[in-house]
Amino acid sequence: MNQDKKIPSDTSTFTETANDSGIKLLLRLQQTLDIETLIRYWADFLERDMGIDGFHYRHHEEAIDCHNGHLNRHEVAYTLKLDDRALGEIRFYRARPFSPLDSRRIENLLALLMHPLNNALLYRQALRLAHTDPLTGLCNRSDMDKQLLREISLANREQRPLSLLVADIDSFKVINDRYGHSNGDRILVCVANSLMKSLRDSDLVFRYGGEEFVIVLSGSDGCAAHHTAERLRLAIENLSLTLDDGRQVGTTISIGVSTLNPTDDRASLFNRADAALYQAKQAGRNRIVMLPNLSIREGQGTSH
Ligand SMILES: Nc1nc2c(ncn2[C@@H]2O[C@H](COP(=O)(O)OP(=O)(O)OP(=O)(O)O)[C@@H](O)[C@H]2O)c(=O)[nH]1
Repeated sequence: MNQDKKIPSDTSTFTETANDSGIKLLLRLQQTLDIETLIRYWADFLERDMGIDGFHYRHHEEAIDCHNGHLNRHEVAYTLKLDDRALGEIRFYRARPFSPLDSRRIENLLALLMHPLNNALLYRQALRLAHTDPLTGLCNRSDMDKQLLREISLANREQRPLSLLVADIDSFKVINDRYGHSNGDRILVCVANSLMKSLRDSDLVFRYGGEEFVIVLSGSDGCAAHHTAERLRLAIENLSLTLDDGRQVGTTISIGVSTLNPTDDRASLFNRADAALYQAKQAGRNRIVMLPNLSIREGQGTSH
């Protein structure tokens, strides 16, 4: 059996759930804002109550995909909506077929899940927005602070290298002054996209502020980091950026590179890359500098 249904959002119509176990379930669901935990609480109840063998919950936009138990032969599926807000899809599996009475029972219990699930999704979205730069869609500085701390402790524990790049668009003030702020924004977005495209999935990119980006390369030593920085520099140099009026312009970035050493903390690692970036700017821009003893730029000579 495979049914696909929509769940009504008004819990008050479901008198069947207004019993002790329903109230206990609802109270439990209200105790968490973590979606995976919430779904699991609810599915555990369903498993005990109806002998469900497994479930699968998905929410595409929020990239949530959680399942548990055995995805058995008979299946019933629901599209979850609350006041036109999509809350995802959920499927249940069982060896025995689902009767109309079973479906009604599931629907009654789903009605209890809707508001807690909506709250958990709103909370998750708020957290995501708090860590996202609205212009470029990249993670922002506050997220970087958190993630860099974690990456440094992982690198130290697993004894693997870690490098950090601070990349800054060259003479961005001139770009804004010459082409206007909205074109400046447009160029920021193109540069952010190009950086993302030129990196591996495991690399982390943040908009640190203004026209400055931070890239964390876990598993990369100084040599690999320099190689990556050069790839990024070239990618931006080769970008053709289209302005509001259709004109094509180009831009460049300068990059400071640092590699984690055993005495580093988050601030010292960042400050070394930032000092290297400053040197790259002083030396003429569109170049890469790595401190303390290696300063390299391919394309326009070497900076020391
Ligand atoms: N359009 C736009 N401009 C921004 C944004 N954030 C910062 N800026 C501008 O970026 C410019 C940065 O200028 P500066 O710090 O002088 O640096 P620069 O002109 O890039 O010079 P160098 O870094 O030395 O190459 C300023 O004009 C800021 O107003 C933004 O979100 N959008």
